[in-house]
Amino acid sequence: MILLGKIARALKMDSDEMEELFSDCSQIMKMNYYPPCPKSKQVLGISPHSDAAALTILLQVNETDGLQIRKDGKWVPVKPIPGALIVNIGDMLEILSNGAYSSIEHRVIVNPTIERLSIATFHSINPDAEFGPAHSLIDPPHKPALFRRETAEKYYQNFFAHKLNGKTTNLDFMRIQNGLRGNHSS
Ligand SMILES: O=C(O)CCC(=O)C(=O)O
Ligand SMILES: [Fe+2]
Repeated sequence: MILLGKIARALKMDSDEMEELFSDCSQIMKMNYYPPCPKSKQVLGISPHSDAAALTILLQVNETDGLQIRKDGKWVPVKPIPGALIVNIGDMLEILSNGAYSSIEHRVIVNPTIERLSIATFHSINPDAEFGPAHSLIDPPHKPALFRRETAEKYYQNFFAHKLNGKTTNLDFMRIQNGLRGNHSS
């Protein structure tokens, strides 16, 4: 909540709106174990994706490389630093900020001889709540909403119905294109 409060301030977003959205937030913890893989060049630990949540706090538990982020079209390794937490912007925050923050695309590669462990904690709004670009950041026609509104429940249903596929799954579902609503039929 401290991080989200600072993000709201940086965005000049109404901090009460952010607080209300996350007052009853969901926090899901996921532990990832990547066994050593002799065919490491041919497989991925996790396919390219951006996280559906608003913020992910990630601990690389041991010091095995593997996490990579996509920056300017290139995969850049995120070196594990003992005890350091990584904060990733997820798609929900890209939508809430109406595109001011961009979620980070990432993937995990595997190591031929060493196992890897990570713990990710995903922070999202209350699953029963509806969300879209923050009301305090929208001012049509000068600042139109780039994304539509949807319940977190339907947003996650769409996410879990698809394979991980770069940044497309959640953002395309919510994006308003040329005055048309995003693709929410699939
Ligand atoms: O293992 C990692 O470092 C990243 C895991 C991840 O991207 C995820 O669980 O969504
Ligand atoms: Fe992820």
